[in-house]
Amino acid sequence: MTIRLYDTSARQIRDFVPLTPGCVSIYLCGATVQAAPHIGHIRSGLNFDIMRRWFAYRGYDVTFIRNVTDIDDKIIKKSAEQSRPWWSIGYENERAFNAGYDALGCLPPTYEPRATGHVPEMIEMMRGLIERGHAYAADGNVYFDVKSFPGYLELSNQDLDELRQPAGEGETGKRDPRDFALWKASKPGEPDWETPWGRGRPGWHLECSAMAHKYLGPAFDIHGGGIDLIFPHHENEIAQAKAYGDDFATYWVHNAWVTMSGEKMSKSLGNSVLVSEMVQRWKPIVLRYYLGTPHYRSMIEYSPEALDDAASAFARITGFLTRVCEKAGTTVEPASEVPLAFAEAMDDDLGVPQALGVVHTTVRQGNSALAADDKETAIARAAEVRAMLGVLGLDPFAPHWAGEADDSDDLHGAVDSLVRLVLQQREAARARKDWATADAIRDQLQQSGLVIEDSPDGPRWTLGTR
Ligand SMILES: Nc1ncnc2c1ncn2[C@@H]1O[C@H](COP(=O)(O)OP(=O)(O)OP(=O)(O)O)[C@@H](O)[C@H]1O
Ligand SMILES: [Zn+2]
Repeated sequence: MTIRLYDTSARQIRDFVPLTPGCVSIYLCGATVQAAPHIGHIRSGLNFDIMRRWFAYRGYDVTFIRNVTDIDDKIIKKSAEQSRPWWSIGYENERAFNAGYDALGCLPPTYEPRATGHVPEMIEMMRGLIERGHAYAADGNVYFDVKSFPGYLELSNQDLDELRQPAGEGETGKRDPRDFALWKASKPGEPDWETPWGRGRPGWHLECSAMAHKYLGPAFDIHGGGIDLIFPHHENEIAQAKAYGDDFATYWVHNAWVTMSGEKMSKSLGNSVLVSEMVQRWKPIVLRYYLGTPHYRSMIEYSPEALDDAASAFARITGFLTRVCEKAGTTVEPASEVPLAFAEAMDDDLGVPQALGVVHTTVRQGNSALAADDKETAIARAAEVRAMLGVLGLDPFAPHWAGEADDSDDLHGAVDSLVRLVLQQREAARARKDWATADAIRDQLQQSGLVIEDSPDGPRWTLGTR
């Protein structure tokens, strides 16, 4: 078996050959913590969560680094607008990201470095780049000299002669408008750090090269991120790292977007749906199924209807597992191995849609066995389904999802009928002007933790803790 991955830099699917046999090192560009995560952000984390789980299943020792960019223009702007320290805004959103990753069952990274904790490493890298003639200081900024690095733009397959880059705000002293900032001179009142070239703050690209170097060394296996990062971010990371002397990443893997009306879901475009809102409407495991099962290189056009479809598809799988467990009189444990067809699909550039096809086929076979009263076959199929779902982080009986595989939908329906019955009695009491009884019923419902709201369609209830 060989895992194969689409490598953006080679523009083709390549066999994965690790730098160190049996080990895989992955660096993923994580969140810029200027706002709470939308489902596009979490899709990126989730795609790489599935990747690392698959490597682990194949016996690799995985080192997975996902950084946090905790300083940037938007964080500074918000800090000024809200008269709050920049670090409290970053940390609040970092926690929201972690809550989102966790809600969707993404395993924690091996380490999650924050950019501002790595200024000495960035200074070291800038010093090396200046010494080797690849960078220069000007007006308190430090720029990378793009013409000094012959491999520049190979990842995105662009021609430097064609490249037009407008200078960013405050980017004075550039020798070439296409040079990019490694370090930005600070403006009064902004957070800054001391360097040999003046006080300032890191450029986004430098952070990642420095953190990847620190935690994964000068050469590592896979660098990931969304396709929007190919240029300029990853192109600039490569330039910095290679010009510094690192071999950097062997494979470049990029996830496609969650889109709305064909456009990237994005905080700045205002077309984003937050993870925190989504998990109120759909079970987190359903959201994981929805975001994690299309191929990582296919766009996902967000639609609530598609989420409903995902919920139905997933319910067919969990329904089968529940029926088999009832038949077996016990929980069916996962098989020790996944079926060959599933493994082949995953090896082939993480072909989750094909792998999921194997899950659904296995469910159908298991359902036929149940219908034929063939308990043994049904149990065997259920064990395979659990093993496959486990690799995708979707096993409803796994501890992370405890309680999700239960009959909560049925329970909700039963409670709903009971509450409606009680509310009818309250309405009847009000109709006969028996206010004492009506109030007593409302108080008792409240004491049970239910919140009753009057809506145009009649009274509605929710659990007070939601
Ligand atoms: N709509 C999306 N679909 C898939 N991945 C996304 C989407 N938006 C961002 N990402 C990815 O999430 C990771 C973290 O992104 P980052 O915090 O830099 O946000 P961003 O791209 O600036 O988002 P926004 O455009 O919403 O401000 C990156 O790898 C990025 O490519
Ligand atoms: Zn990065």
